[in-house]
Amino acid sequence: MDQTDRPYRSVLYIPGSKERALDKARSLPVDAIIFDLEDAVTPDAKVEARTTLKAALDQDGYGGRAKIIRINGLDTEWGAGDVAALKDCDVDAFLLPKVNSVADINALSDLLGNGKAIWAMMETPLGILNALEVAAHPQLTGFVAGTNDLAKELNCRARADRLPMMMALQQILLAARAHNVIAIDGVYNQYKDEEGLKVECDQGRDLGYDGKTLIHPAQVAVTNDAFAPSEADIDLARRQIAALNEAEAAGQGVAVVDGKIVENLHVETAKKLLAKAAAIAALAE
Ligand SMILES: CC(C)(COP(=O)(O)OP(=O)(O)OC[C@H]1O[C@@H](n2cnc3c(N)ncnc32)[C@H](O)[C@@H]1OP(=O)(O)O)[C@@H](O)C(=O)NCCC(=O)NCCSC(=O)C[C@H](O)C(=O)O
Ligand SMILES: [Mg+2]
Repeated sequence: MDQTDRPYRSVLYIPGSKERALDKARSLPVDAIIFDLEDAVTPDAKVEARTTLKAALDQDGYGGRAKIIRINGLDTEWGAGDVAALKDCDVDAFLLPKVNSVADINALSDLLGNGKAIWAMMETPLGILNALEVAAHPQLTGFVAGTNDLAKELNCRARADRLPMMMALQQILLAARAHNVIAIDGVYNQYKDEEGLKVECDQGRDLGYDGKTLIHPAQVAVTNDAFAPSEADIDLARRQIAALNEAEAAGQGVAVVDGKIVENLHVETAKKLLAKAAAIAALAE
């Protein structure tokens, strides 16, 4: 299975210092968890958070959810210590904040020394401009848009349509798709505003993102729904595959479904969509 076929609809940040939240996540229907040591943990709690997080990961119980640790930046007093304390944990990737260039990924790769997958927070102007070279790094498997830091760095206004950061969001996605990297959209800060979240999820999905990062359990259901293929999508995909099979059997290279042409490339997309739906169903079992 292509790594981008794995569901990453809902990717929940959990403060690595909060035992209660670490425990609660074991029962939440999220596709992935980012165990955070960076922004969600105050400076005075950062060293102890490593021990709290390691104990939670050793105990496990997170099932089929992808597990990602967000360490502190390597230019901070905690980054290297985070790696030393947690590099042998059974997780799917290490997420590096504020990546500016591929040199940052190389530095983390050297510290890890075990070839583990690396994800990058895309949230600085330099990082966005260098997204293509970052995505090409052989250990790099995921991008996360850091829309709060990005807004701060760009000095842009927080608009509901995210127009001021649209170019950055698209550049992240272009680089990700060029190198088969997972692309996760940024957080929606008003975590009690379900309607606003739905609008932003739909926008991220329309752009092509695989899922969205979340800060609160109340955001999970809306997000899972927005990034999953709908029943109508699944039905259309099945009909497209069947129609092209039939057309090919009759010596035709093109079929028509619901008044629109269906060629091989559409069938490839349809098969990918069905694979994602199956992967989501398998995760729920
Ligand atoms: C936002 C919060 C501070 C709200 O906390 P709180 O008021 O405690 O929430 P509730 O009382 O509504 O919580 C209800 C129960 O849910 C659990 N909970 C809350 N949040 C989480 C979570 N993220 N994961 C798992 N479980 C969670 C509570 O423990 C309650 O459980 P129970 O008592 O058993 O009922 C809080 O939600 C929070 O801290 N969220 C995470 C914030 C965070 O991670 N921030 C950093 C990531 S965002 C970022 O850095 C963006 C990026 O870098 C950028 O630049 O954009
Ligand atoms: Mg950030």
